[in-house]
Amino acid sequence: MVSIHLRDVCLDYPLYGAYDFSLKRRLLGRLFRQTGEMRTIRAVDNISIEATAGARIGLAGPNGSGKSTLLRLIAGVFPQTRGEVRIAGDIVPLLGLSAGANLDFVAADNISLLLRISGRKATPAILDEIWAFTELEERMQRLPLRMFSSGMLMRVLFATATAFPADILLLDEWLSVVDENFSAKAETRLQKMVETAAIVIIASHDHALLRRTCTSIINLDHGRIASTVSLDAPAPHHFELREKRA
Ligand SMILES: Nc1ncnc2c1ncn2[C@@H]1O[C@H](COP(=O)(O)OP(=O)(O)OP(=O)(O)O)[C@@H](O)[C@H]1O
Repeated sequence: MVSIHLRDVCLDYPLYGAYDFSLKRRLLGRLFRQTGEMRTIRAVDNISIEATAGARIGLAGPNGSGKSTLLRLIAGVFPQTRGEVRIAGDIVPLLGLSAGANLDFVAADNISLLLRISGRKATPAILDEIWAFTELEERMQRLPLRMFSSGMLMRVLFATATAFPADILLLDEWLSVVDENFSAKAETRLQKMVETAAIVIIASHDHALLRRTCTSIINLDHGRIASTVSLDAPAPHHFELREKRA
């Protein structure tokens, strides 16, 4: 059964100050017996969340309140510093879309690699299907991603990330780079994924979007849960995901 269980979870980022952690500084510190204590910043502070199939959770809160970090923790990008994390189900994280891509590799190899990282087999049929979705010229498959415009790159990465349905869908980054034609197509695919995923978690500053889409909204503040608001379950046709552009 698809579920998310977080109990008293904390995540500390190490703070690598260029000065504090230079080799010279560390060697001198050791010589003069300074404590080599690592400075950290607590981005997720004692968070507990239980979610089962049907949950649509919105993460709200000011800049730096921990929304993205919490999504990355659930996606397994960062391990928790302490607490318990149990996730059951296939996760599709639409976070930083370019995470995991290697710009020096050609597009086709990147797609295969990203599929393999997410535990999927990159068969020729799947690769063809993904490329068809991008609507890019055939020959571009053999070009390194470094040569792609940001919109083209977004097409490739979005088409790859959304090629398979998700049990758990994590959304943090919106499609602001792509042109209008692709944006509409991408939004349709995203809406379908939101409707079919068992659990969806969306981080956003757009409260209207969260109210339209979610069954509960968790307000974060300094990495902690400040409040949780339960909402009526939204009707499927109310999944309108377009986010207000700044
Ligand atoms: N890679 C990192 N290394 C160190 N600290 C980080 C890193 N990423 C985020 N932080 C810190 O962790 C805290 C939470 O950041 P996070 O990006 O999760 O917030 P957010 O709520 O998603 O913010 P925003 O609304 O601006 O996207 C902030 O204090 C931020 O400075």
